[in-house]
Amino acid sequence: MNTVIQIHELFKKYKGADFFSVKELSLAIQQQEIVGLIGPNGAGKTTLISILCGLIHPTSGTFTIKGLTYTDHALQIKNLIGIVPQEYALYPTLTARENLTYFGSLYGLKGKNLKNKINEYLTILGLIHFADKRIETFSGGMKRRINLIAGILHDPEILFLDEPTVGVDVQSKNVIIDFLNELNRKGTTIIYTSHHLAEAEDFCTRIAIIDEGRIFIEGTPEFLIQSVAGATNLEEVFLTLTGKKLRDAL
Ligand SMILES: Nc1ncnc2c1ncn2[C@@H]1O[C@H](COP(=O)(O)OP(=O)(O)OP(=O)(O)O)[C@@H](O)[C@H]1O
Repeated sequence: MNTVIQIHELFKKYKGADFFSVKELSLAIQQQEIVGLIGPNGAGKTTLISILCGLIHPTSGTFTIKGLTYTDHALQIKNLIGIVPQEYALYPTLTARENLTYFGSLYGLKGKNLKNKINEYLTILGLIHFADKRIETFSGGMKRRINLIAGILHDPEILFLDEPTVGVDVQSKNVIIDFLNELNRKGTTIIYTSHHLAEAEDFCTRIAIIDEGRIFIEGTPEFLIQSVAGATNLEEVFLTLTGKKLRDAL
């Protein structure tokens, strides 16, 4: 097996906080896996992804991406990974094409190569006819798809997605998931967070259920369902393990 991400006893406490958002978290992710990080609000999923993407520092613990650390190889890692954040990272008054040209240029892409890639992805994701319209005129589902393209123009080997299908209709969701499956089939390792448990059950090759910063259990969706007596789907596993009370994170 080819380990692409190795996490060892990661802890994160935000400045001024009196609790850890990530606690003693260890996990190994293999090439071409689709790993779902599933957990209630405030469980620590975004914090974990932000650490792995080099956006924030862990308080303690170590991790490597393809054997590399940010301390020594930040630039190489930047080229290996793609990030699709929860919040739209798009400029509303620019067109879809202008936004994507800007994001591509951040990775050193330019000219015909960049233009062709933008056209290819806009076509696959059903947006080519909206290429020259301003983002502010787009629906939520269209913005999510542009946000996704912005994160993958440089063909990352490892893709991090924070709730890529939140707030979109079923058509946009299906287009996004089909597209991600195709990227994965070609070799991309995917780490994603979601609150759609049925989607995660179908989409992920492995799932880690996270609560209060810790991994409760991880394994294939089938393994998780078999591990909890009486559970027939991931939602039942999730509710059994994380409880049914509301979680409101600040
Ligand atoms: N910048 C920050 N400063 C202080 N505390 C933070 C910060 N970001 C997150 N937290 C806290 O860390 C904990 C984990 O938050 P995080 O956003 O990682 O959870 P999450 O699992 O992604 O939640 P959600 O499903 O709601 O997106 C929460 O208690 C949150 O309030």
